[in-house]
Amino acid sequence: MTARTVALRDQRALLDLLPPAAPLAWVRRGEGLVAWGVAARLELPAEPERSGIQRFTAADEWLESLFSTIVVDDDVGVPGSGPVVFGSFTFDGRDAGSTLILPRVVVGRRDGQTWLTVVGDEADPLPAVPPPRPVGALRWRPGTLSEAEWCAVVSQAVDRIHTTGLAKVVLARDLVAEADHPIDVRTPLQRLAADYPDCYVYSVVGLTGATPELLLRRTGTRLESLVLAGTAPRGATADDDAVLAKTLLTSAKDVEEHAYAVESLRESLAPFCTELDVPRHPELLRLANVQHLATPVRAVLPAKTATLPVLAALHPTAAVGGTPTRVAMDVIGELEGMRRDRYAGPVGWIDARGDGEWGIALRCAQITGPRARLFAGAGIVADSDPQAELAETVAKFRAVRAALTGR
Ligand SMILES: C=C(O[C@@H]1C=C(C(=O)O)C=C[C@H]1O)C(=O)O
Repeated sequence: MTARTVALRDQRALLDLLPPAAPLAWVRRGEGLVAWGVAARLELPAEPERSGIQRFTAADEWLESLFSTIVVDDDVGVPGSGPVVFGSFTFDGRDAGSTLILPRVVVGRRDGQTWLTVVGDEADPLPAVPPPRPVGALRWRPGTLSEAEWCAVVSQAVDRIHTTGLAKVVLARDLVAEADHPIDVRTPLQRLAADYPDCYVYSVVGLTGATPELLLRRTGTRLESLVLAGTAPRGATADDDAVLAKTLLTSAKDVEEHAYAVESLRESLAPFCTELDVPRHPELLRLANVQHLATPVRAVLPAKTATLPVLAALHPTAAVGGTPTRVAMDVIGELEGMRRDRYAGPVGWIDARGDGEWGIALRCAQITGPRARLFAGAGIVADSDPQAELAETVAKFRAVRAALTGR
């Protein structure tokens, strides 16, 4: 197999290049990667343990052997040029469906430079595409648990925190929308990119969203991560917004919730790194629907470190699992009552050098034909209030909800 990368003069927006069928995307502020077609694909089965890492190990072996068989001709030579694999992993080892795809065509943009990578022969790598089709009318159905049931589950989790060694657990819920015809994934993608410029807008095998949370970016030996946990609504006025921000930054509950996520990342990353820089205090990240406590982490890896084992070690951070991790995973399995599938798992891309970007699949929906299953969760700690956590999930649902309804 050959992969040829050439510079491209095309200045069109990356998302405008995507064909309607099975688009792949990872885009932020107009840069990133869009891709389509399948040159190779790996879908991983369920593994025996919730906290298992077999899917990451199997993916790593597959990637190594795949990239070693590709003859690369790359005129561009930046992260994301040459052959690239998109991936999305399940949150829970016991869920099947983690998938890796080597697309036939990739268009990338970085620092204003655009390129095209074609794997194998493609007569027309950049076909004219129809405009995204409107989603049309949607019928909304409650998810696995009703709002009242979910609040009861949050109360149970708070009890566990008071009576057992559990310190924090992230509980999620789902919501289902049904359209009259198959949903064109490009429609919510475009809308998410417009509404959430600070987020990574992604789609991999129908899992489509805009995540603010970067699990890891690898560029050579440098690693970056953005830990999020602790959430407040946006205010209706600038004054309101400033008060909510100040309350968030000084809230003992949110700062504690955030600290668990930072510590879990630090502990999992430290064994791999020669340098690790974790700021002592979180900063504020403002998005259209919510604001978060955020800690940007930087690290340096020894040159020969493979990327997927690092990803496997980082997942799940306490931003989406909890503390202690294994106890939290069991509580999630017991109380949530649903399968997360690929929600809250790593999603992103990797190239043949091991460079890549992986986010946590949040603020997303699994779009399959006419159906969209939306997910949102919230971190529960000792003084969580179920109604406030419910409101937080409603605010988080708003991103994909608005992207689907156009309102
Ligand atoms: C779990 C989600 O978000 C995570 C939980 C957060 C919190 O509890 O404050 C904040 C950001 C994310 O790490 C989600 O969006 O579904």
